[in-house]
Amino acid sequence: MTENEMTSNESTESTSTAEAAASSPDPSGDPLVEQSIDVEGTNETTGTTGKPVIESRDLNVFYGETQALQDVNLAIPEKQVTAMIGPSGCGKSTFLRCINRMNDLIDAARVEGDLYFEGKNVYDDDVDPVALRRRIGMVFQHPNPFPKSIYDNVAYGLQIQNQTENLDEKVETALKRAALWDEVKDQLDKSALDLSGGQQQRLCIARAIAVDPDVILMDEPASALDPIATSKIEDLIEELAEEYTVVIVTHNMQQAARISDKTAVFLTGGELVEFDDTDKIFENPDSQRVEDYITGKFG
Ligand SMILES: Nc1ncnc2c1ncn2[C@@H]1O[C@H](COP(=O)(O)OP(=O)(O)OP(=O)(O)O)[C@@H](O)[C@H]1O
Repeated sequence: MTENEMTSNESTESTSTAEAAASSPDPSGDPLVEQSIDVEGTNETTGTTGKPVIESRDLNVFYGETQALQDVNLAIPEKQVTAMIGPSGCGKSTFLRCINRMNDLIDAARVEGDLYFEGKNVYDDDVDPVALRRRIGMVFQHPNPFPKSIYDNVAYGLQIQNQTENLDEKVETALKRAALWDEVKDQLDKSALDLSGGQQQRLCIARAIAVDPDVILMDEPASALDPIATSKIEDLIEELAEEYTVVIVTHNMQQAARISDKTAVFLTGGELVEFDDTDKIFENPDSQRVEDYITGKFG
């Protein structure tokens, strides 16, 4: 999908929150942003190496009087797994929802600052959040398949986009990528609600990737699953990062350490305290507060 498609005017939801937040110029003409995205080296402001695909600049989010994120500057690299960790209420989910503008759906939410996806501020007036979410898919904590067949769950997004050519093949490919095909190939007409929780979550991942997004956001995708189902999801996430940029919120520090390349540590008050290679965060963080959190001294 091109940027033009992302900015089509066919939005099906209110953009009032976005209009309030979209105060900065298009970054393509903003020398500050051009300087900030150093494709080969390390970004001085946000600490990321490699090509950033998502970049927040002084991002602040409020729910009414409550400030959930404070001046967050973070650049997320392409085709890697980036984990967001931190104690409850520190703003991890809020940050994730900013990326594909899911916070637009929360009346009390107000976003200030900038969030760029491939160099385009997603809070610009001309961005259609529905088109944006086709490129930035999301998987939630509790598996939420539609009350339809396994096949229809995966085909749905393609059908509403009129991408029905070779539909069977596309459904099969998505189910294979989500490591579910072998378990469901003989029962595609069965209700998705009859699958186990872990299978339902992999079906939701298949549904998200069927429309071929660039980024997959995952909000605690394994927290409702048993250890075996969790292990399958973790393996799958690592495989997905070969093709997609994956951003995952998790409460499980071992999980972050196992599967992510980069880790962002948010602490109370919505502050991004440290962002670095996952090994560095878990073995030798710069911040004493991060070390205390990682070692269980608080949080
Ligand atoms: N819809 C909402 N309305 C009002 N306040 C909200 C809403 N969503 C989140 N908040 C508040 O914003 C802050 C950050 O919440 P958020 O859910 O982003 O944190 P989190 O780190 O993901 O937490 P958890 O790990 O418990 O899921 C919290 O103080 C929370 O109470």
